[in-house]
Amino acid sequence: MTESSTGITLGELERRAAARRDRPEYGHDALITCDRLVRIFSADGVEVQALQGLDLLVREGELMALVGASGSGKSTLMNILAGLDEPTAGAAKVAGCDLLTMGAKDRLRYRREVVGFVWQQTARNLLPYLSAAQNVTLPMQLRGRTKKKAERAESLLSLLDVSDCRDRRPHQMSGGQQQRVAIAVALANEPSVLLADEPTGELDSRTAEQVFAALRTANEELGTTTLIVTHDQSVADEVRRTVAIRDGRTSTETLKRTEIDAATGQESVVAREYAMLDRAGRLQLPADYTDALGMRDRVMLELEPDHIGIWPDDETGRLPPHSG
Ligand SMILES: Nc1ncnc2c1ncn2[C@@H]1O[C@H](COP(=O)(O)OP(=O)(O)OP(=O)(O)O)[C@@H](O)[C@H]1O
Repeated sequence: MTESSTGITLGELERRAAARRDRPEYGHDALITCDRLVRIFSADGVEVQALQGLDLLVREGELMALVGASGSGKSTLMNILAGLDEPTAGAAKVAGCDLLTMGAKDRLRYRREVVGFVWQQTARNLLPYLSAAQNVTLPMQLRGRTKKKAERAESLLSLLDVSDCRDRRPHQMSGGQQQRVAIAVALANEPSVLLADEPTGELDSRTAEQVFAALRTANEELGTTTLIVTHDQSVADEVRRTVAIRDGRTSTETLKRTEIDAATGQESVVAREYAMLDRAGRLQLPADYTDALGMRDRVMLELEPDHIGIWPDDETGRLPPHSG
């Protein structure tokens, strides 16, 4: 067996290359895949990079939130996933549809059948001159569905606890009721994905909770994969997975798990925050961590059997603990 200058045999290099080849494709088991997604806007000769290589995977049946400050790129991402805008580079797939290569006809079918949306502005979700039931029935009519439209509208309104609004027009409903009817409209054609862009932005916190509860019910009862985008950090209490977006990239992720105490058998919900490691191996360290240890420009790394240690660059040239 030939041996390279690093002591690795040719056989070992071939084995590693084969393992890389056989590795499943990124996002192979996800319903939504964003792979190094880039969106650049050009206005008056100035370029704005709204998305800067964003990676995101959402599995089928998940209910998750995407949070971020104003200008972080949330709406840009949402418009791409809704099929209303096209990315500049990277890849985006939803339920097997490629959002970069899709033609105009497929894009229309995608918007009508694959995704449902709820927008922040209640007026954008419902037609003012139709009743709640008629608003829910309309997408089914547009799709050419002939049977059981009224029954489906009725059962969706009941699931979202707004049956009593059946015959009311939007101006005869509260903001929270309008958003729950909007969720029913978005679900009318049984979409694979429900996208909600700041669905509680115009509501007070109690009403917002009811709308989040309606989104949770829809996700649990119908299994619809749901992505909620908001600048409201309190959404993390409402969902199991919250991904934070910063400067056009995903930065941290918080997962909530139910854990059972081995001694007492008592259940508790534990939230843990993770940093995101992108596909190029880049890790964004939280600013409060790096500031606390005065880390800047360079850090020292050490591989341990079960973790990687990171130390501030020490000008005295001291080596990290454990190193020879
Ligand atoms: N059509 C556009 N033309 C030029 N720049 C744009 C356009 N749309 C968005 N941007 C810029 O891209 C960046 C991301 O904007 P985006 O609207 O996605 O952020 P956001 O997180 O949704 O913010 P907000 O919560 O305020 O809606 C911002 O700097 C914004 O100014």
